[in-house]
Amino acid sequence: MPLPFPLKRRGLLFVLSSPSGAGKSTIARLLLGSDDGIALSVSATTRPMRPGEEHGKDYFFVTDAEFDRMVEAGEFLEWAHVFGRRYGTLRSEVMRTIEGGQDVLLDIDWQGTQQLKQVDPDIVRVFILPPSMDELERRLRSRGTDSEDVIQSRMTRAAAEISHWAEYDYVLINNDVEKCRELVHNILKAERLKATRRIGLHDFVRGLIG
Ligand SMILES: Nc1ncnc2c1ncn2[C@@H]1O[C@H](COP(=O)(O)OP(=O)(O)OP(=O)(O)O)[C@@H](O)[C@H]1O
Ligand SMILES: Nc1nc2c(ncn2[C@@H]2O[C@H](COP(=O)(O)O)[C@@H](O)[C@H]2O)c(=O)[nH]1
Repeated sequence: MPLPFPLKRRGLLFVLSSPSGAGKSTIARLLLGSDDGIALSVSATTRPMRPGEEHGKDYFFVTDAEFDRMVEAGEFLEWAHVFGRRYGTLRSEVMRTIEGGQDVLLDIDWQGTQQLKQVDPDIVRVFILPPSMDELERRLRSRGTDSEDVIQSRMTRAAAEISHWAEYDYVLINNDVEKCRELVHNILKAERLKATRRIGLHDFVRGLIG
């Protein structure tokens, strides 16, 4: 019998969560630039577009009515209310990517992560912590994309979000963005090896040693 090589596996769902402003989108962007095997899940949201954002690249910006229709039609793998708006992961896009063997990076909150864990117990969950709450606020301001009200409401929610840290497989402190990207990349590479072992290695070793 020919050996099943290279070992084929379904893509992984790789989740990054953090309080708003801790740096997960920055790390996600750097990771996508340094790894060909992972694609970003572009969510739908009812929040307004920020300066510099693009429809279809950062989010699919939809109206409340359109979001209702998508929920009704079962188009989301998960969705949640976050900071008074709704955000959801598009089922068709994610499924097409993982069935094709590519991993998917999801920048979603703890509520969505809990829902995805029910759908796929093999998801990999990484939580990013800021070095301090003062630094978190400084980063939210330095981004220069949100009004004072939005910054205050995100800081008010930050402690509640951080309280979910222990539900994650890995927890990192984002002191240095490049070091944090490297750690996240190392986690991704190790988890790929684990997934290959889970799916194909028994048959492969049987083929090797008879
Ligand atoms: N290690 C770091 N040191 C200093 N600044 C950082 C670091 N990591 C990220 N930043 C900056 O902090 C700001 C917030 O980062 P980012 O937008 O990636 O946060 P986020 O967690 O994705 O927020 P949100 O949940 O609101 O999307 C950005 O201006 C980013 O450049
Ligand atoms: N449960 C989900 N959470 C999501 C999704 N897309 C983004 N998010 C989270 O929302 C907040 C705010 O994001 P922002 O872009 O408005 O700053 C952040 O924590 C994201 O991780 C999603 O599809 N589902």
